[in-house]
Amino acid sequence: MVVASPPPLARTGEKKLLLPKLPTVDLSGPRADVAQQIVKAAETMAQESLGFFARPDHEKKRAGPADPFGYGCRNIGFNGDVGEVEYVLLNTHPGSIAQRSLTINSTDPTKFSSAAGGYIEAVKEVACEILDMMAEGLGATDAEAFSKLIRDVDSDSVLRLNHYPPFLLPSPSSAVDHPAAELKVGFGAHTDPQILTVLTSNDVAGLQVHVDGDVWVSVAPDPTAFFVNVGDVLQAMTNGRFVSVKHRALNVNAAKPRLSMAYFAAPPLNCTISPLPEMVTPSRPSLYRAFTWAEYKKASYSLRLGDSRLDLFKTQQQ
Ligand SMILES: O=C(O)CCC(=O)C(=O)O
Ligand SMILES: [Fe+2]
Repeated sequence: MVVASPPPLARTGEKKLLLPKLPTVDLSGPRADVAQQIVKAAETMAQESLGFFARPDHEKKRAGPADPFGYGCRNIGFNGDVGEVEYVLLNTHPGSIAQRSLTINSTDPTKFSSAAGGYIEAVKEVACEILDMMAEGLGATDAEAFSKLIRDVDSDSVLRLNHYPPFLLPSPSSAVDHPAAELKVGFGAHTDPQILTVLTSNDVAGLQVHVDGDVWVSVAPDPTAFFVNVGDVLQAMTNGRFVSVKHRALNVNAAKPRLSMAYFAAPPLNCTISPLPEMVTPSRPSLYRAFTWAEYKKASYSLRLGDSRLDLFKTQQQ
């Protein structure tokens, strides 16, 4: 059972804000009902996001600049990465959402904070369920070895809303199959640093994953599906049994903007990450040294989007 987060007041302390009652998603109910609730939460969030991105630039800028939280346009991170994308990065704590909503929807901030809060609760449960199944499949002694980090009140999980403006080619064929020169990169190639990413998008194509042989495979858009990425931290915790997936988002030839919503499930900042003991054997010694999530984030911020940060944390023997 997922319940609304208890504190009625924002935690950030800058202003006392009354937090809206969050819609809840009960994952213990009949499967079909649960699925409906999750879809509803995602649809409401998508509507609110599209509403924000449709506002004039000067209004959107009030929710920025991304520091890293808030509204950003074209600039991704702090090291010169750019793309044909505008986005909002949200800290998932209710207090932070309430505060940010004041600039995202100044006429009705609780509409945005309620949609975001409801969606975050729903998608967090989806992430935790998947992580518990992964832990079980890997034979981890602690079945909640991964999900407990996400459920921790201090989890550093974030939600990013990405909006890719429409891009029309002179000829109306699908740009996903066009030569590279005709494609615009929305979000350049990278792996997600956190534990797990749960991503949804509207019905516009753009997401691609990198597979062996240096091939990019397009992921067919499906607004009714979640796309799940293993993040760098999960790669470290599983001692490389799961590999974080390199992916990118292209702006394709579509009359419609693409919207994606990515929930990045992350541990608390002070959490020490190291391979689970069960993943380390004499024939498979530890590939990564222990590090804190704060250390890892700092390394990520100092590098370019496409750089391989996990390499910095490899053990000496390799
Ligand atoms: O828009 C997408 O489909 C992918 C976005 C992404 O990879 C990200 O936000 O990390
Ligand atoms: Fe990503």
